[in-house]
Amino acid sequence: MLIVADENIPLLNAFFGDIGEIRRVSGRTMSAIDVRDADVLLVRSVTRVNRELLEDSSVRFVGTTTIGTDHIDLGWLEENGIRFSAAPGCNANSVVEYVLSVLSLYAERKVLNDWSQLTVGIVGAGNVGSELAEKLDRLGFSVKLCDPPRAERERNLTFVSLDEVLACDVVTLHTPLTRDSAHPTLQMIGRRELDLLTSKQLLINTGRGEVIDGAALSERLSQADAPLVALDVWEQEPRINPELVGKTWLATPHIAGYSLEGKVQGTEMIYQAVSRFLGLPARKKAGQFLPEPALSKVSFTSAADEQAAIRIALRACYDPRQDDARLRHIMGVPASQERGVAFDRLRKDYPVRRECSSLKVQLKGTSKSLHDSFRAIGFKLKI
Ligand SMILES: NC(=O)c1ccc[n+]([C@@H]2O[C@H](COP(=O)([O-])OP(=O)(O)OC[C@H]3O[C@@H](n4cnc5c(N)ncnc54)[C@H](O)[C@@H]3O)[C@@H](O)[C@H]2O)c1
Ligand SMILES: O=C(O)[C@H](O)[C@H](O)COP(=O)(O)O
Repeated sequence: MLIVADENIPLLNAFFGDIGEIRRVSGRTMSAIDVRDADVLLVRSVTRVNRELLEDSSVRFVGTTTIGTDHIDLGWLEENGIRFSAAPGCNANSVVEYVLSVLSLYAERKVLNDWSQLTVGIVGAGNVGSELAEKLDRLGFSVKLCDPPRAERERNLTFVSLDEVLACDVVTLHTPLTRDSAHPTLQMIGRRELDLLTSKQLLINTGRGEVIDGAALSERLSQADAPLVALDVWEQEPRINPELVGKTWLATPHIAGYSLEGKVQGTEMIYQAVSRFLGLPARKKAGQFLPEPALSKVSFTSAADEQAAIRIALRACYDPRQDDARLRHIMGVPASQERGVAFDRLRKDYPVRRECSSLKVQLKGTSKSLHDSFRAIGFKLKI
């Protein structure tokens, strides 16, 4: 059994070492020659999986350790009897924590006494969008959801239109990239939608870069009343547009889902799918491979300001400004191809980032509302 895998998938040996021989290759440059004699192919989002890659191969199963599947020609795999599995939801919580951290920075920038004064509009209420909505709701935010496919399927009247969501203080995009669906998302946020936003609003995109029309966004961001934007995903990764980076408030190299928990869960989900495909038992669990976190405990006393305590704990786990600084730094590389290599390197050498559930928050004499807020975010409490 030969398993060809993107070298950036963590714990390949631990999960797949006793299933077959593993050949590690660069996901970005993976070619038909690399996969010709493989039985199983494991990829991340940077490999285009299509006829060109697989036509002359012996691959019978393809797994992607990601949520997104826009890099896979699902129709061609089905027509050719190749089994496929993605890892839905694997890094959803990581993306949610990214957005919460961005919100905490935005509230601070706006000098708000209470971050939950912000209204938040979520486009795409799947695993990420609905987990975010649930946490924000528990934290006291007012949330609006736009998801036409779900609204139609579920005949649910609580979903609102895209324009209604675009009137919220913060608009955050969590849709897949689709071209041929009933509600395609390719360039869903174009000139018209960007014109509806004002300098009093923040637009966050952690879905896929192509969901926003990049040229229209760049033009809009040159205008005086432009919204702030926080972008994690970009058109034409890894060769992203440095001019657009320069116009953003926060810019990160497609790492919203890069918590260690998220990545390892992605590997575990595909390990389970491969095991099912091969009729093997699947006893290994992501949790058994997670190391002790570098920071394990923070304490707050009755003197703590509630909003500050939440900010401190959230950013102790994840502060997007560090990723922003790293991305801006490589935008100084003059040649586009080398900048692309540097973008991929930022992602390959990403520092270990742990989720809030890895941090124990000790609270002494603090209010019940602070306990509830910490719980809502996902911290472990010690009272
Ligand atoms: N930046 C990152 O690191 C990162 C990490 C994980 C996922 N993602 C991206 O986020 C996307 C969403 O993740 P998820 O786990 O929530 O996926 P999901 O499939 O669970 O949910 C997507 C939701 O979007 C909705 N949707 C589809 N078309 C829409 C449209 N035109 N308007 C509004 N809603 C629409 C769907 O009905 C669905 O409910 C993924 O497809 C992936 O591209 C990015
Ligand atoms: O779709 C996803 O799961 C995310 O976009 C994922 O974090 C992408 O990471 P990559 O596969 O590019 O390393």
